[in-house]
Amino acid sequence: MKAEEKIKALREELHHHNYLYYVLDKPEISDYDFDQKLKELQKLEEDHPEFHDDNSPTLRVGGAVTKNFATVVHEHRMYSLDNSYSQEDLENWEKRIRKQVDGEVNYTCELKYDGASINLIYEKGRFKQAVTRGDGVQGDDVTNNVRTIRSVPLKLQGDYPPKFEIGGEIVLPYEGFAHLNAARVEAGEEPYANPRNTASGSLKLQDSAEVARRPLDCLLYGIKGNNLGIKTQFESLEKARSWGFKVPEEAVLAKDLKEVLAYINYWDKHRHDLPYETDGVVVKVNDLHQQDELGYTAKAPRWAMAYKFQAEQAATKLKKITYQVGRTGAITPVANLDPVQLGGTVVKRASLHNADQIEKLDIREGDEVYVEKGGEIIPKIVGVNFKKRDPHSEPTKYISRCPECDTPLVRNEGEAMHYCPNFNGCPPQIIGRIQHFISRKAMDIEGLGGETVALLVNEGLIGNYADLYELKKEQILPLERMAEKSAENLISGIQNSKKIPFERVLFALGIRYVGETVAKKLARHFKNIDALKKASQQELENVDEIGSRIAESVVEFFASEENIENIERLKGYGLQLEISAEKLANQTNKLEGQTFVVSGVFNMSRNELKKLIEDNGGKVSGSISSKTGYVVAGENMGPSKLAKAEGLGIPIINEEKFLKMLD
Ligand SMILES: NC(=O)c1ccc[n+]([C@@H]2O[C@H](COP(=O)([O-])OP(=O)(O)OC[C@H]3O[C@@H](n4cnc5c(N)ncnc54)[C@H](O)[C@@H]3O)[C@@H](O)[C@H]2O)c1
Ligand SMILES: [Zn+2]
Repeated sequence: MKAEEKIKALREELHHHNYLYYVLDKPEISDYDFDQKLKELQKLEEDHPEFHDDNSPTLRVGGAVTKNFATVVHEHRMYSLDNSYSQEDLENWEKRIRKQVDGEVNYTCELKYDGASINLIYEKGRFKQAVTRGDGVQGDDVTNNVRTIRSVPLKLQGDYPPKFEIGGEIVLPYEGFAHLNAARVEAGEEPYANPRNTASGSLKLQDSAEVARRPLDCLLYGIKGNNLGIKTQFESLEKARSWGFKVPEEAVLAKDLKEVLAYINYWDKHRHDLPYETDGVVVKVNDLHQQDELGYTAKAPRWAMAYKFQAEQAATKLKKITYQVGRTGAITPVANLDPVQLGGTVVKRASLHNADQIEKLDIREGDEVYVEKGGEIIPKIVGVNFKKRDPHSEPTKYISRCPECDTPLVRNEGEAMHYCPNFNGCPPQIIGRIQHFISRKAMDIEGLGGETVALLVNEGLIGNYADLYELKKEQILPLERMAEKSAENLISGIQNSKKIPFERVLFALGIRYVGETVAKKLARHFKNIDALKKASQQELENVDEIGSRIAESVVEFFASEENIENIERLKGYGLQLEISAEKLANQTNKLEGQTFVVSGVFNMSRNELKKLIEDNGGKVSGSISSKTGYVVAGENMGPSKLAKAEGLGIPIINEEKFLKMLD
């Protein structure tokens, strides 16, 4: 290919990947591959300046603004960072700096937090606005979403300047990410791929109440403004910290490149001890005067350089692909590997996600594969060393039957996962479903654990959750490690669960896609199991926030005779299969179809107020938009919310007026 064509093709390709990464939060290639392509383009452009283009991905910040939020033009442009991968890269950078500035040069070394770039604006010590980086010139106004993040101070302390901006990164710490994914798996949904894209996707959610549920964190690193009286980068970090911002303590002042390299080496080894993901170190010229002298390129400051850690990868042999069946019947392919050291642990297994992934990467048993450890709970396979492939190997044929019960698998249109449809006859599904049924957030059966459930099923004492209620002490006493006392506890735990309210029973049934929140919504709307059972796909979809996927799954659940029979039995045993009369008395549909935003301080607690809205059929949202019906305003309502509501002409009512609506 001629250089010009190659350059054009690479630009196209990189534009496309930027879009997938920044706008859709669904990258299709690894960051490493992306960076390699970008470097290739950079090299070609250097060799062929005649094909210069201002819009080249090498010269522009990669993001974009979306249509879902108000667009804000940045007062101070937001930049990306130049990347380096070696000591030599850094030495060359230092030489360039020395040519341009006089005197001694010190550096601030910070960690490079891997999340979504954000700019926060403060006036008179109060949080005013949060804007994404976007394309660097303009970004999305995500103020309402960012306001829900606990570590973003709404009010500052100390000697803050009257007006300034501060740049930072919104991250999702590993622990929160793991919780979030566990809940998704629980609800039968596909887990998120990595913390970075999840953090970035969270900022773009429409419902800030949902954002508030995500354990996001905001780490700050760059103050911008006029006449702030700050002389160095390191001082600005200390200042920001004293005003109440979360500025990680790992940052250090380095007097020369040698100290910079020591910092890099240390964190390359220890970064896994941090609670959040980092992908490198950022080295910044410390003196702000010198920074000014150095200035910016089209894409990045000349006074800063990112040093990227090598993505932690290892090559090893894929011995065998096995398949796991989850409680919802979802099939997960698992790569069984020759054990290999990676990021401080020995890795033997890795996730292959689904059939598409295997096909896309053309992964085969016997291949040498590359394993990577990102934020995922288990490592993943990112590629194959085709040079080492056995020429006689054949493409992987995905299984067509369930490895546990031999039932032909199904794959619904538009879904990535295969499922075993043998809902009531497939052992891991039976055990998994009963384990879910007894779990804390569902029926919370004390005295019964997951292993005992498996034992009871394997011994043929139970075959579904309804059978639990017929268990007799004499039947379980002979089981291994079962004493008189524990058998009694188990039986009384089961009896006590009959008091658990309807919404949790509904969640416990283990209908695919019906997690805790959906179960609550369905219980509220249909009031009892018989009404839900009779609901058509359309009726279900008419319920607020119930989409076609959930509706379909509910209809499918009640189409099974076995499920109906189980439910009739549960009814017979006295479980709560309708909303209690007491609860029902407090519920109306007076606010049906109305969305409320609650802001400020009230006589009753905010949670009580929100519950009142929901109990009367209304919906609570965290952010004001044209869809908001009313803003219920208490004392000290946020000024920006007030302005926004007034701007959109949304009625603002006080607590008293709101209570009148319920009379
Ligand atoms: N896989 C794909 O398809 C794909 C597509 C596009 C981009 N990418 C990846 O995204 C990255 C490029 O994104 P980018 O332009 O945001 O650059 P970047 O993430 O490499 O670096 C710039 C950003 O680092 C952040 N940052 C974190 N800690 C910082 C600190 N202490 N000081 C200053 N800034 C800090 C800032 O938000 C800044 O905007 C690359 O790693 C690239 O591989 C991947
Ligand atoms: Zn099966």
